[in-house]
Amino acid sequence: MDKPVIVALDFANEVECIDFLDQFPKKQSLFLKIGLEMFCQYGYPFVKKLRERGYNIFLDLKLHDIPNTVKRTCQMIAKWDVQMLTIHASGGSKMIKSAKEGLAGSNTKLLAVTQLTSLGQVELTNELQVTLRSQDYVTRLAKLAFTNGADGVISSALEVPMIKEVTSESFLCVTPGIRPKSSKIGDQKRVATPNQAKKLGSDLIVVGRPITQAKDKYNAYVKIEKEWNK
Ligand SMILES: O=c1ccn([C@@H]2O[C@H](COP(=O)(O)O)[C@@H](O)[C@H]2O)c(=O)[nH]1
Repeated sequence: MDKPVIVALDFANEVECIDFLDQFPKKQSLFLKIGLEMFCQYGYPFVKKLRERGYNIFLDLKLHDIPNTVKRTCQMIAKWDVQMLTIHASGGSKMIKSAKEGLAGSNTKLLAVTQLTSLGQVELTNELQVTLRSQDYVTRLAKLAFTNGADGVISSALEVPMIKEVTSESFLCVTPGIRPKSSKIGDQKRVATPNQAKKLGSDLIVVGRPITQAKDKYNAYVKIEKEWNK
């Protein structure tokens, strides 16, 4: 069976977003990522609306707070019937465990963001003063997420083989920073094409602007989905 491409719904408002979704055939099953831009404007009613339309939802809130706050927030989100939720792995072991406890009883997969795909080695070293090589930093955070109960991580596709090696083959690697050959890279740093992501073993890819800002958005989606599944 074909693996879905998760589409990042980063739009200025709901009208633009619904107009985008209406460009897909009615029967098309879609996996959609709701991020901070839409969630901060429309909150849970928007999530509910998209679930009621039958879409699978990846709620990308990248929670990062003290364990008690994260746990209580996850307890609320657990009732929303979303497929995936993000936290930051750098919140530490207790925060990751608390997030997982908060989601107990739900089917929501917990994914921990390792190093944002918009950060390269230069930012890691010069701005964050992290002395590790980027790939070591990513695998360290992935291990932390794995040992504390997360279901998977968010990383660049480039790091997937290393992550699977230090965790488990079944530990989910969901990878944004996907750019087909002709696309603009924009603010992303650690990027891969859909085909590279497939070869590197990504479980799911996340694609935003190469689809949402394309002239023919449905066609852009279909092309990426084909490259990802070929
Ligand atoms: O490390 C990360 C974590 C999350 N994202 C999110 O994925 C999409 C990517 O959108 P593009 O337009 O394809 O760049 C976006 O919503 C980010 O918030 C990420 O890029 N990197």
